[in-house]
Amino acid sequence: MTSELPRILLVDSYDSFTYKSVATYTFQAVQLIISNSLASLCRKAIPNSQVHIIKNDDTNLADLQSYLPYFSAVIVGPGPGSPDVPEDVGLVKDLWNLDDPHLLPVFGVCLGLQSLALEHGAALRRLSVVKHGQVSTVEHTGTDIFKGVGPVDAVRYHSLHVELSGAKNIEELASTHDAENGRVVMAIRHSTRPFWAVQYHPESVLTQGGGIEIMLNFWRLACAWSSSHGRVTRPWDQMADGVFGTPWPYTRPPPSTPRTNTPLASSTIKLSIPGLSAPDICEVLGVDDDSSPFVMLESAAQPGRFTIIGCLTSTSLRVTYSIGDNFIHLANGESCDQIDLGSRDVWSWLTSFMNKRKVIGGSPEIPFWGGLIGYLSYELGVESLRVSGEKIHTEARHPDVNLVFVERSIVLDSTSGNIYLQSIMEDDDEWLTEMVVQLHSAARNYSTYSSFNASPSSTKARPNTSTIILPDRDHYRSRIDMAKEYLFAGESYELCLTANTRITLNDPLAPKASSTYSPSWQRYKHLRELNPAPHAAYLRLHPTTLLASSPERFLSFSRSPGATYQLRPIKGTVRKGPNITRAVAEKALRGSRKEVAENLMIVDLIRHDLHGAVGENVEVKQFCTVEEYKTVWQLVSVIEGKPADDADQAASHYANGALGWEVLRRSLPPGSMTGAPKKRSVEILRQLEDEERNVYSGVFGYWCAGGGGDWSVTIRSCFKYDDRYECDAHSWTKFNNPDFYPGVHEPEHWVIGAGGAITALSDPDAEWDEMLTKLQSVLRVFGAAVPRGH
Ligand SMILES: C=C(O[C@@H]1C=C(C(=O)O)C=C[C@H]1O)C(=O)O
Ligand SMILES: NC(=O)CC[C@H](N)C(=O)O
Repeated sequence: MTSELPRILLVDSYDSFTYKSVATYTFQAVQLIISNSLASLCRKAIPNSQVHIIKNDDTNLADLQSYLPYFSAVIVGPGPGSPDVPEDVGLVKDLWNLDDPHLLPVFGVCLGLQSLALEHGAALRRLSVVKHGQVSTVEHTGTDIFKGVGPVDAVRYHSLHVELSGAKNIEELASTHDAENGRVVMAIRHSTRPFWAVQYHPESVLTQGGGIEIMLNFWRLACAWSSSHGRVTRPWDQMADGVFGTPWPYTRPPPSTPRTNTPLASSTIKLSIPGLSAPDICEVLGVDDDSSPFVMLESAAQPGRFTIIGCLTSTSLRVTYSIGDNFIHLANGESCDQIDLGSRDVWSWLTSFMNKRKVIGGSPEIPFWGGLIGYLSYELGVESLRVSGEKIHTEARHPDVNLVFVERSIVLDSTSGNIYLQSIMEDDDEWLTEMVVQLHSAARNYSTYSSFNASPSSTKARPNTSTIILPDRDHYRSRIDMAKEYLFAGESYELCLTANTRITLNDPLAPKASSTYSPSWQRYKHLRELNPAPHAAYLRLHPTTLLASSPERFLSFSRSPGATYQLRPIKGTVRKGPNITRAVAEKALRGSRKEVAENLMIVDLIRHDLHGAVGENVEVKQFCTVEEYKTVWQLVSVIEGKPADDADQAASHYANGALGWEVLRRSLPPGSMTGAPKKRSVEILRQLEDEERNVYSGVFGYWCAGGGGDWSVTIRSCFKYDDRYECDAHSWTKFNNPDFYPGVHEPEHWVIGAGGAITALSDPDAEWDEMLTKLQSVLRVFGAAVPRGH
């Protein structure tokens, strides 16, 4: 090899795509998720390595061969499916048959090992008991890629394995032994060609001893082979650069047009008014007027801390977008404009929208100064994965993006008890002063009369006035069985299966929605009492109303410079009950191989996602901790990433949180709601689930115009669509029209989604029960309970 920097080609078997010729296709910036942690491991082991990632079907070998001379070695990543299915392995299969002039060192992982072995005559078998996210002790020869390596405990993600008895030129380097499967091959090498491979996942967070050590040895052996065979890497040139572009990690360029307008200044007043709750404040602000939009993100339980209430005005801008449209709606209380997206997507449109609205000077103690609040649907995330199979329906869709730009807000800090009134509108002191008076006066009133916002009994449906359509038990169980078939076949490691419950409320005697009474607000107050949650929300963004009591943060990002990106996936749920103490829950969750494996798989998936979005600095800060919620115990992990310094600086200078927005775009839909690997799992789930998920399984939260953001997973929530609100071209007048409420009774149609992660170890009855437990936490707000054993 020459003094050129080591160039590694990482072939990702994440999924299949139609073939694109190298001649016409550049590989840069494609949606690659699964290989990012492997790329990171590679960069840690091989100093200064330049890792270029392609997918296994981005090209064919004939084309790729002309580029192989630029690379020092190839790494072949893991993937769903089977090595004997051409679409699953793509060009990987051909790498093992390179002719001598093109030969170069190759390192295979999992599917990569299986493909190498199969190509040389090994037999492919299914494991008797599949191993997904499970740690096994690996016994090795201590030679070759294991030279100098001590004990190895490695994470396995496989349903298939190879038997080497009929294989030619393949030597076994390591194996494991488990009670269910007996001896299973864990590492191999080719006896004459420079090919090595491991069956386990060296990049998993729980793999010990067999990660970086193996990669280092591979690199040492690769260099030795190249020099003994006189192989010299071709110097990188413009042509290669044109095809492969920037190596991983892809740095995010700052927006091409730096912000030119003056930042908005935040004015803040800090108050301490004991006894005034978040719902009290909402009522002072007019939440009872059902025809007006209203937003509150509430920390209604630990570990949540801040509650953010939007004080919307008739000029507050609403942004809505539905998949399939090439426009967004931008509306306020007076008008509604349809804005053509042109060549942009909704994500980049919102980036420029926020780029013009940078806010400075807010209180550093609080995370929100003003900005976008609302939700993003599950399908919006799915769309950016470009999954194959049935298309997302685009006709008459409800909004997939539904946000409001909040200029006046109230933030409550539950730790200090402080209340922050703030505005980013120009010369808004009058409003601030007026609000101070109103809040003080409300506090006096509420302490004189007992708080008037206790939830009224009117949220309970009277007998025979509600219809609840629960998922069908047998159908759900049959879907669990089908999901397990996919897992046994190696198509996925974990699938988060969900189903919708529909509630229709049709009580002509119930109080009607009006400008002084909001049934959905009353229902929300009931929900926050029944299921107080750290990520609660009341979002009345017509046509959608969302009531959330989620325990799960998806992504929060702090302001640049020094921004961190934190994800907090939950996997592992135990229903609370009189005998379920913390010790019992710890045993059932942390002590359970099944629950820890479920959580680990999502942690590994999120590490991939975050590596893909922020680059190298990704750390698991907390692994599998048991947290207590109102109705359940949950197993929670925390993963944090930091952007590279230059990207962080650029983010703080130009784009007020655009980097966080980019991380969000690249990590949706939430891995805890899909399973792993993400893309194939989403495709399978679309086969298994009968309906779209819509708001459920997406995220809700905020993007602060001062730079931070916090988005929660939309679970333990219910939503409804109100078709009366439409953004007819250029008119949004219905919002403002006091006569609009005809005062007639209209039925309400609510949806609650619930589900859980299915793994090969899942018991269908227990999974059904777990789904009901989650459903129950919200269904009770309708005065309904699911009978056990339903
Ligand atoms: C699918 C849901 O929850 C998800 C699944 C969990 C699990 O399988 O343990 C836990 C939290 C969520 O990520 C839901 O609440 O509907
Ligand atoms: N992690 C992997 O690459 C899995 C390979 C294959 N799909 C299996 O399940 O065995």
